[in-house]
Amino acid sequence: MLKIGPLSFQSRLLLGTGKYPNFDVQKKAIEESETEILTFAVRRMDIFESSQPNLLEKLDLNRYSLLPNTAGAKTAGEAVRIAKLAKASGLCTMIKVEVIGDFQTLLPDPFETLKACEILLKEGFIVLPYISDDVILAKRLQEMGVHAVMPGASPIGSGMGIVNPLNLSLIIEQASVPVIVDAGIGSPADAALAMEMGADGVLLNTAVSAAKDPVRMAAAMKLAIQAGHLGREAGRIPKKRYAAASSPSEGMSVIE
Ligand SMILES: CC(=O)[C@@H](O)[C@H](O)COP(=O)(O)O
Repeated sequence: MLKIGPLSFQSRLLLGTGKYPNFDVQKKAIEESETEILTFAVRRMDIFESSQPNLLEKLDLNRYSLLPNTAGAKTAGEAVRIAKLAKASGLCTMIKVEVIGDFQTLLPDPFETLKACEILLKEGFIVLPYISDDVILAKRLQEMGVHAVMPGASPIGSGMGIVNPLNLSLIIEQASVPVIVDAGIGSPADAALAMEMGADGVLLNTAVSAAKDPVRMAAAMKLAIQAGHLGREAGRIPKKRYAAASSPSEGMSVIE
């Protein structure tokens, strides 16, 4: 079970809803993934204009928990405004705080993210900040009371996978709230590795929506996350420098 604040989920895959070739593929991929949490950028939805195309229009929204994100915000103030808009439109219980500090790398601004989280926690939101793999920032946010931390594996949409496994493992080791690896996942192997390292969940979008076959990739990601989590719980063997025979020969007579 993935527990985020008062909410519990069977699936540990959080899926983005953008950049699919069309809404039918989006719907099939989401169903195949068996995700229970969908994320989307509030600024991409014309939430108060029903005549506009809606990114989520094909989906049965009763089946999912929604995790709107504040993408597009450059300051804490903008992020808070977007979060309040999402809440006012009935779109959210949780909010993914995304305050971008640089539009080439799309890396998050740690100072503005911290400020936005402080305000949104006081406003009663379930707060999930998207952060760089910064160990101390993750710690400060936890102390402040966020409900999960979401360190990036690598820049959004880059598909580079986990570029700093050391920092990610340090964040996981000291976590008192769920760690959801968010952004940069490129392949099922990346997602499985995040889970094997002890992450509680993975949020991804591009690796599925831009895959040659998004529906099959959604299935692959689901299985990879399950496998990684199961492997973590089963406990991997330690790595050794030298060989250790798989069939012990001790106590056996040698055939000449
Ligand atoms: C949809 C969403 O929230 C993205 O901003 C997220 O960070 C996913 O990143 P990838 O597209 O790299 O998976």
